[in-house]
Amino acid sequence: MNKQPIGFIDSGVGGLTVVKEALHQLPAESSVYLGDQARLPYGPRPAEQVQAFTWQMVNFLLKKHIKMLVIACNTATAAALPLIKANLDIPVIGVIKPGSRAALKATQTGHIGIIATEGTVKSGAYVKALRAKAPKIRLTSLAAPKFVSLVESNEAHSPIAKRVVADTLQPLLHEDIDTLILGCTHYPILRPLIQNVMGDQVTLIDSGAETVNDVSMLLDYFDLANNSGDTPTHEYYTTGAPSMFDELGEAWLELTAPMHAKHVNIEGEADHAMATVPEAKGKTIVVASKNQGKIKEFKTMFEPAGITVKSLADFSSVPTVDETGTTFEENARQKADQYAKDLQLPVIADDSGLMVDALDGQPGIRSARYAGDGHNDAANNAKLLAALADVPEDDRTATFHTTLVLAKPDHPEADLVVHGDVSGLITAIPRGTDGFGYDPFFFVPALGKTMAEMTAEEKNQISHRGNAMRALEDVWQTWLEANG
Ligand SMILES: O=P(O)(O)OP(=O)(O)OP(=O)(O)OC[C@H]1O[C@@H](n2cnc3c(O)ncnc32)[C@H](O)[C@@H]1O
Ligand SMILES: [Mg+2]
Repeated sequence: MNKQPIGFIDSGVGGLTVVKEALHQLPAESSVYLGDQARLPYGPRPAEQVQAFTWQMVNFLLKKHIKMLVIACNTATAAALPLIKANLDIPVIGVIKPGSRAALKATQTGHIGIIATEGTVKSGAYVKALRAKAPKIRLTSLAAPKFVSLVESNEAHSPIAKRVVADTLQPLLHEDIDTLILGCTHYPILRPLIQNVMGDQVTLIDSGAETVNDVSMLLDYFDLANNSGDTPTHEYYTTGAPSMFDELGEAWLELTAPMHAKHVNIEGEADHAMATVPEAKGKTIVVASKNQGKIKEFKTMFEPAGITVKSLADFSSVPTVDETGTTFEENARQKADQYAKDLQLPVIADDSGLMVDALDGQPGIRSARYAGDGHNDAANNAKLLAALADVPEDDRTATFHTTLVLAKPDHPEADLVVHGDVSGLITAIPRGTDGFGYDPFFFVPALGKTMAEMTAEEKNQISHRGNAMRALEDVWQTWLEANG
């Protein structure tokens, strides 16, 4: 439980579109908002300058003792999110990944449009985030630089706005996009105009609103939600004119009480990291396994982020935890919680298994000991082949599943739990020499290879464990830094 406010920063009033959603989804939370109206727009500025301005905003809000930071500005997220995340010991959330996720969920045709400021478009941040998840997705980006000033000058409902929106979006009308990301938190204020031009068949994605889902999830993960029952407070600051901020903000948030935004000057704030957490670098995480194949895969994922990966092989005296659960999650939790307690280190445990449709989901959680105790890959594979001997090729469908649990010492309630799957076919003849376990028999039609014929990178792109890791992608680093 934590009663401190959540901090929101933006170049102007646009970030209030995120606050609006937060007031709706998280009514018990207090907030502090800072809009840098004196220096907007951020869109045309060089990335280094956006970083410096963003740090000034962040350093101002840190003095308000925020428990979490939302960079409610796409341009600042694109330019500064990784930098700020790496230097703060509170969770930091940007708007680009949540927006990208929602767009991928919404699209049917696989063609997504992105409108954003020049800075965001130039950074390629959306393209990168979307392609990381869906490499083949079709994307069309368009800079809409005039939209921010329309909103900031309170022209969003004027005939000029209607014309500018129609003119700007013209190039998108010849594309067959079915989903359009509003890649700037100012744009939802123009939503009716944008929808009108694009037509009802196009789904508009409000990245800011999507971000609040992540905020809500992280409050739970880190046990930071305010359940004190106290009335929440909301403070608004602007580097520009408070009267203008109030006028726009009160209308947008549909407030009945005055907003009373305060003017601040943040130019004296440091334009670089103040609250560094050097110990965040060089963190250690223990993989709760002795399976060298698995350990190698986790190393590929964590080491590039500067994390030292150890495994049970490095702690020979730690007692073995038996897997006595009836589900993948129970087993993974048992291992993660117990080893984290014994080793007093953060631990990642996974439980994986192969579920073959023709065998009613067997061997499932018994995959490691399918052929009896002893964890012998060759014996397990031999038994699998025998069991499937009479099953025709097309009916040998199977799913590989992983449940991953990240645990910190003595806090099982804060475990991060995610799942990942991959579908494939069990071949009759083993192929390939890489990978481990059932890999030589697990054929992935999309790549035309068994998992043992893939490079580590290829396997990670499609595998059950890779997919589970991607579900952790936005949160594990912050989690580790906050709790490790
Ligand atoms: O010490 P732990 O981590 O429990 O190691 P384990 O080998 O028992 O691991 P699991 O219970 O998670 O795995 C069940 C079985 O599935 C196999 N397996 C797990 N991940 C695999 C992968 O990515 N590719 C092929 N086989 C895999 C593994 O070899 C086991 O035989
Ligand atoms: Mg096991």
